[in-house]
Amino acid sequence: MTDSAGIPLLRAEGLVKTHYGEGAPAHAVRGVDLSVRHGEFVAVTGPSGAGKSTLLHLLGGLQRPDSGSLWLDGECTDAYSEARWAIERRRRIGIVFQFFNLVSNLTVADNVELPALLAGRSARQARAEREKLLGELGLEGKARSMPGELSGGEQQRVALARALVNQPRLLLADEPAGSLDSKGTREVTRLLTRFHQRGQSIVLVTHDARLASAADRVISFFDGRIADDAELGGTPPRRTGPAGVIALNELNELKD
Ligand SMILES: Nc1ncnc2c1ncn2[C@@H]1O[C@H](COP(=O)(O)OP(=O)(O)OP(=O)(O)O)[C@@H](O)[C@H]1O
Repeated sequence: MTDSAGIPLLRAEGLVKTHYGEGAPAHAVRGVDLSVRHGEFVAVTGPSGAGKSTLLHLLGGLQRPDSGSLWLDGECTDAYSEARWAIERRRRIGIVFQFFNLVSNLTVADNVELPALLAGRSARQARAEREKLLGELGLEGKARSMPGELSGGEQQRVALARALVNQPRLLLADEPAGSLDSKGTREVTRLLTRFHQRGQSIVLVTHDARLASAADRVISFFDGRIADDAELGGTPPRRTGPAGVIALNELNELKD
């Protein structure tokens, strides 16, 4: 699905990113072209070090590409300043990470309301949206708790509420079940599926085959490039991708 003008939600062309650290440069993203439609749920899978997180960070403006261009809703982001990216993330992009990144000295309610207030919503609007989301996520009784008092699964649900409080057009999720047990993983899978069914566009990075199977399109990332890009749901041809790339037929079998 695209919007009425047929413009994809996200379009990347020729994205390249190299990290320069202590050792040899890491060529994390080596030239990625990608388009994500409105309402799509895309999973990016691949072996450790393939560059998946770097790609997600580029898509959310958390890191800048060395070259290439990125469009959000048809608008080129290449000239965005850091401040402009921060505003766009508040308004249009929600992000969840593996380790939740909640503010430890704020209550659950304040963690969820904060991005809404920063985006200029009134206290009343922020509270209403927070109450709605915490209710949907089964956390209504936890509003006054501190993050440290919650289980990992609960903290990730708070992080999801925080990411969705401004009703972003795009949700980016980087290994959202990476630090959870199998129950927590099932919970995150169920919630992402539910939000997607309501129209939420999602780009998810995951190692977890069950979580990836909730998506309707799976991109296999290998050595900084897209090795495979396929819709789930039909009966795809058996593929023999590079080592560590989840087989698409396996993902289809996991799908409900
Ligand atoms: N800030 C950084 N500084 C230096 N090198 C980095 C940095 N971030 C990532 N890298 C390197 O870039 C490459 C890709 O890393 P990235 O985290 O994007 O891969 P990944 O596929 O998400 O891996 P994983 O599944 O293990 O999280 C790796 O070689 C990594 O060591």
